[in-house]
Amino acid sequence: MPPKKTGVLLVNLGSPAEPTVAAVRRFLGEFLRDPRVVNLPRPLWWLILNLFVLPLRPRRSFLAYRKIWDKKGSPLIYLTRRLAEKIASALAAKNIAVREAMRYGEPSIASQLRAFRKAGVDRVSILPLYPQYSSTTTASVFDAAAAELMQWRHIPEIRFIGDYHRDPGYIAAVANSIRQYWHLHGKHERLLMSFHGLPEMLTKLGDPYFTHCERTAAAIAEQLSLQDHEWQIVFQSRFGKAEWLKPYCLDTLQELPKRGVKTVDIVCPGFAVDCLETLEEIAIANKQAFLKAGGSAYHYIPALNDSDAHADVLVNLLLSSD
Ligand SMILES: C=CC1=C(C)c2cc3[nH]c(cc4nc(cc5[nH]c(cc1n2)c(C)c5CCC(=O)O)C(CCC(=O)O)=C4C)c(C)c3C=C
Ligand SMILES: [Fe+2]
Ligand SMILES: [Fe+2]
Repeated sequence: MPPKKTGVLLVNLGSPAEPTVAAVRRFLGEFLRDPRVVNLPRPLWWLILNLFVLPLRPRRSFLAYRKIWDKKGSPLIYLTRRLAEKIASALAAKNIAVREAMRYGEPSIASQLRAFRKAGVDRVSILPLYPQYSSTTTASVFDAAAAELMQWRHIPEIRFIGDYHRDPGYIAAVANSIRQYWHLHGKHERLLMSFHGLPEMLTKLGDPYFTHCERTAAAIAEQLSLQDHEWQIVFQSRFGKAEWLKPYCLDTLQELPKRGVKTVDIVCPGFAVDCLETLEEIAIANKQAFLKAGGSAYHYIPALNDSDAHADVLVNLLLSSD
């Protein structure tokens, strides 16, 4: 028997193809039609999506995308690509092929699975770049891979990594990056650990995301030997009218100065690489809101991005067998 040939598929959320209203509308259309992302009854959601969300939101979102887009394109896409390239160099010696895919937009999960098939890969590890599992993100990656493989006669062996929020290497890498940031820029009164939000209802229905976020934040605080008053967890990027996980990031930032906390550091451990939600919402919009509410210093600590430390964490995760 010839040895198995392994491929690693790193999957991130995706971005529009370009920062224009039309491209953002196409991207949001694909994203928000996913029943994992919005769980309302289909006919009702179809009406809301087509009558209100898709005609209106892209006009606002594309301006936000313009602020973070650079010559290299969407940060989420090129940072994920560069991270994948680093992991590929590290795994080349073991004859493991590495590709990156986007759940929405390009390069798609289906196209990259087909590229593996063409290259003779018969064992695939799928690593969604979401440290904390959520049905809206992680499970949706699984759905997309399964939808493609349903059409294959000879499916590869599959390993699906559901989360890595408790991985000691990941926790240490985030804690080290905070420490290094403090070393260069000073430590401020409070560290906010901000995670992407989720409708609260999903937690009641069994989504473990909230627990995963709580555990991540507590483990990072412990590594940094922080006292309770020195840090807190918040949830950002609320979408729509339902109740989402609390405390809300923006509300917290607007209240802190009134309670005497005027300087903050903010880190987003749930985002493997920087993207619209960190670079625009956290580093620009929420900073303005905090300063307007009476804050005096606000420091965003970047994601692990394409750092060597991040590539090491994921290589170790991929090579571990449990
Ligand atoms: C119902 C809406 C949404 C849910 C649920 C949701 C969960 C969720 N999202 C991420 C990670 C990212 N989201 C990003 C952008 C983004 N998210 C939503 C909505 C929901 N997300 C929208 C509409 C958008 C697009 C921008 C906008 O119009 O506001 C991104 C950034 C993409 C980029 O191009 O940079 C990421 C990453 C997680 C981790 C998550 C649940 C845990
Ligand atoms: Fe999102
Ligand atoms: Fe947002």
